[in-house]
Amino acid sequence: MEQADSKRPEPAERAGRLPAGVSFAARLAFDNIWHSFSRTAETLRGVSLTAEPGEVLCLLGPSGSGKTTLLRIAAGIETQTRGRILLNDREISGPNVFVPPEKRSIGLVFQDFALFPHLSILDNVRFGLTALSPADARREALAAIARVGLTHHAHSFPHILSGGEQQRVALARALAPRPAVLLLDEPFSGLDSRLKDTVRAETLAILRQSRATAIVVTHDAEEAMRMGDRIALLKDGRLVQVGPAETLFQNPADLFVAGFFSELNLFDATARDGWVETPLGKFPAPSFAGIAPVTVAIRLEGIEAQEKNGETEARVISRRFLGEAEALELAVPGADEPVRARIRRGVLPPGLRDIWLTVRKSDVLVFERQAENA
Ligand SMILES: Nc1ncnc2c1ncn2[C@@H]1O[C@H](COP(=O)(O)OP(=O)(O)OP(=O)(O)O)[C@@H](O)[C@H]1O
Repeated sequence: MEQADSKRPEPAERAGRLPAGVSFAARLAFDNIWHSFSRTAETLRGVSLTAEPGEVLCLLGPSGSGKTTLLRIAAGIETQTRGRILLNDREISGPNVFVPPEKRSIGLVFQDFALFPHLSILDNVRFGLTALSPADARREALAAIARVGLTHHAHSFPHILSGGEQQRVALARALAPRPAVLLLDEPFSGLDSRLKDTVRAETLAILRQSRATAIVVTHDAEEAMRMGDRIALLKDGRLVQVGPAETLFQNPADLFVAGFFSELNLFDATARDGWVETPLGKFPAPSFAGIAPVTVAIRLEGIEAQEKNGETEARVISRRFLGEAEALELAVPGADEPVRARIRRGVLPPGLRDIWLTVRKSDVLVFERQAENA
C-alpha cells in the first residue's frame, strides 16, 4: 500500500513542487568507521554500512555495542578516529573534511525528545528554522506540527503534552528543516509499552510520508523488525549482519544473531556427515560435511507439545500462563538442563505430566561451536 501511495503524485508534486515538509532523500554511507573514546578500547571497529535513499534502517545491538556513537558520528557531534561519512557520495566527514552538523542536512531525534520546556510547541519546532524569514519559519513549523496531528497544541507548552505527543513534537522539529536523513536514537524508549505501538506506527507513517532516509537506533529486535526495511546488527563495535528482518531471522550469521531474534534452547552436539543428534531428535546439518563440534539452537516456538503421538517424550516441570501462549519447562531424557517451549494456550489439557514433543525443522539452527558462545 505504501508503495502504491508513493507512486501516486500528490497535488503539489504535480504542480512541480514537493508537498510541505517532504525531503529529498539521500544515501548516507559509513565507510570503514573506527572510533575510540580512550586509547585502550575501541567503540567502533571498521563499520561499513549504507542507508539507501528513503529507507528506514534500524541499528540494532545490545547496550554498549556502539549504536549511539555511530549515529553521533553521522550527525557530526562525535568524530571518528578513522573512516569517512558520505552523503550522496559526497564526503561530509573524513581525514581532510568536516562539514559541521548544521550544514549536513541531517536531523536528529533524541531519546528524551530534548524539547525546550520554556518554549511553546510552535517555538520548539521553529527553533531550527533560522535560515528562513520569520513568516516562512512560522508557516513551515505550523505545517510540520499539522503533519504530526498537533495543530491544536501549537501554542501549548511541552509539559502539558503526553509522552507520545512530545515524541511527535520532537519528530516535527527534526523534520521541519526537511533533512535528507533523519537519525532517531531510541525514540520510543521513554514511552510505556501500550503507547509505544501506536507512536511507533505513527512515526513510521510520518517517515514514509516525509520520504527522508531514516536511521533508527534500538536495542529491541521486535521494534527493529516492525520498523526497519533493513536491520544492521552491531556487537562490540562491529557490524555482524545487515539485511531485511526475514534474512536475519531465518538465516542468522551466527548464534549471537539467532539469539537476538528468538529465545533458544542450546545443545552442544557433534555433526556427522550432515546430521546432528540432540535430546530432541536428529536434524539435518547440511553445511557440515565431516565431523564437527556444533551448537544446535532450537527456538522455543519451534517445539510443539502433544498429549500423545510426538517424537520425544518429556515430563512437565512447570507451566506458566502468558495469555495467548503458555511457557513450559520440561525434563527431557539426555538433556542436562530443562528444555523450554512456548506453546499455544489450550493445546495441552490441564494437569498433564507426561507429554510428547515434536520439533519444527525450520526452528532448528546449527552453528559451528565457538570457544565462547556469546
Ligand atoms: N562520552 C563517552 N566517554 C567514554 N566512553 C563512552 C562515552 N560514550 C559512550 N562510551 C562507551 O562507548 C561504548 C559504546 O557506547 P554507545 O552509547 O555508542 O553504545 P549503544 O550501543 O548506543 O548503547 P546503549 O544502547 O546502552 O545506548 C560503551 O562502552 C560506552 O560505555
